[in-house]
Amino acid sequence: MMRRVAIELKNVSRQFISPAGKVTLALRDFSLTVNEGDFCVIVGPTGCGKSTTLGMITGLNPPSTGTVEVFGKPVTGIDPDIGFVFQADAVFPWKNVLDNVAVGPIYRGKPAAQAREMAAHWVRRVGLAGFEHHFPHQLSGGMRKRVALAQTFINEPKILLMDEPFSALDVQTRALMQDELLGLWSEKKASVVFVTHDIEEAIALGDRVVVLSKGPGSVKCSYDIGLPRPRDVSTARYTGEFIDLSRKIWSDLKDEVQI
Ligand SMILES: Nc1ncnc2c1ncn2[C@@H]1O[C@H](COP(=O)(O)OP(=O)(O)OP(=O)(O)O)[C@@H](O)[C@H]1O
Repeated sequence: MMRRVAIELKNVSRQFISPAGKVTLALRDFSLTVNEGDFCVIVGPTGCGKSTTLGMITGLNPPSTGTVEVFGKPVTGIDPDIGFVFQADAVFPWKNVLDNVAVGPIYRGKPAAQAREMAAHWVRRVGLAGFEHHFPHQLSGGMRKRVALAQTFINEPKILLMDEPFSALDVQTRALMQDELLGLWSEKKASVVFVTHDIEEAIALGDRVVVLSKGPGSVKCSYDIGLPRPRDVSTARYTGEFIDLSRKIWSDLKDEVQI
């Protein structure tokens, strides 16, 4: 069966003009197609336009030329079917865990009691049972990330955009969160675009890893990741296929950062 195209960027470019009039071309002739239910990971050298790409899919940052479509429609503004998780936690410091997770449904018009019931389910789902009444400053970094995941998944986004969400975590916590993310994702299979600098994270998570060239970014190459699912991140990384992919992507990126 042919799957629908979830996200399509066609021949996109994006330039920024500073107040002093300096022009930066962030992306040039950039094209990317993400099918429905696919987990697409973008890696690339610093400043190559990865975050800019996500901004274009959200509609916050329109392209200078080219087209961006989500489920066949041009992106015109913020779409409630799109969820985001960024590096910085988007939790409200003055709300407890339960109220932080209930924010999405309340914003979408659910009555408070129902929203809190849904939130209680998601708090348990991400392993935070017992912490409902804790405030963000009373949690570890990994626990705050769990709150962020619950906050996002409670809205059942069809599209999920993630910009280095786990890069501030220590290695063990990061691996745990990668497994948690894959577990959550596998239930509904949102179409994901995940940006990271971590090549092993890219291979462990993705159906596809897209490597960008240095800025102005465009697609340098793309790898289909055939590792079986469900994946256990900590064991997948010792397979020959994983190590082989990792070596290839490292060498692609090395070419891009050499001066
Ligand atoms: N609002 C803006 N105004 C001016 N220049 C910008 C703006 N946003 C991004 N840029 C420039 O566009 C280029 C791409 O930035 P972007 O943040 O997309 O890169 P990135 O690949 O996500 O980088 P990193 O890996 O370091 O996070 C950079 O040269 C950046 O300085």
